[in-house]
Amino acid sequence: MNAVEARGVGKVFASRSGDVHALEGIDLTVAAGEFVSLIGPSGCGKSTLLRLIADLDTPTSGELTVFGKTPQQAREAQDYGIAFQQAGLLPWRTVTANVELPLELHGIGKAERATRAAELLSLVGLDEFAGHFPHQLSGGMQQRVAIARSLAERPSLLLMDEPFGALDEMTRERMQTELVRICAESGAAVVFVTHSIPEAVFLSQRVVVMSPRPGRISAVIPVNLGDERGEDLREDASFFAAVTAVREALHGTPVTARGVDLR
Ligand SMILES: Nc1ncnc2c1ncn2[C@@H]1O[C@H](COP(=O)(O)OP(=O)(O)OP(=O)(O)O)[C@@H](O)[C@H]1O
Repeated sequence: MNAVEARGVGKVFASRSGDVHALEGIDLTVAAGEFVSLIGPSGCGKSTLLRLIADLDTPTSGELTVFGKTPQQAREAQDYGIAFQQAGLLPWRTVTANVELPLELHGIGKAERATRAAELLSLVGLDEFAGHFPHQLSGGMQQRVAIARSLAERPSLLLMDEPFGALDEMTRERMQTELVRICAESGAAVVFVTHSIPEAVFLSQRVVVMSPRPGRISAVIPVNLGDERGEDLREDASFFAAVTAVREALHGTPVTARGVDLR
């Protein structure tokens, strides 16, 4: 069963100044356990596509299923977790209480919540901060709490919209490495929106390149870098080759043809 299947999905926003064709004819399949990134210029509809999958909005055309269900059914079945650019933690709740929130909302008992939260905090390397409040954590740590929270209900799909966008480069790379590990351990499929080509390449099995107005998929680049994605990979020729392939797809013309030396 595929995690996501989009067939001819379109989204038109009606506005006072006229219709905005945010997405048109989106065909995309994300397999169970697969990591797919969406990349493209600002306004090409990446967030809109993610929001449609998350049932935060509805398509105006086409068909969209999540594990064979409508996005609404998938949301009700808690098939996916969501993490956005802002960690969105509740400042008055401790780290543990933030991670437990979705479980609490779904009536999971106290003991089970505590066990699960401890397990997740260990997964994201924050066991020692369980009793801290969000303002006592760095931005990267807050993001890790948000990721732990998004995994609370063991979703088979994670929807992430620039979750590392606000982090410094070093923290960002560390978080990417951790996310690869967390995904391998949890087996979740991921749809990941980013503006960073190296980030998309490092994380993904496939990079979906989008073009704007209306947002369409212009290329899908398979990234064959294997499952072992350690820090060394960032300096590997295969990594640079994949970055170049995505960059060329994004710009629509081979970068080499424009005189840029990539060696
Ligand atoms: N609620 C809305 N009402 C009207 N237009 C909208 C709405 N949401 C998005 N849009 C428009 O749809 C288009 C796609 O927006 P979207 O946020 O999906 O792009 P994006 O690729 O995620 O951009 P960015 O990289 O800047 O975050 C844009 O032109 C945007 O102005």
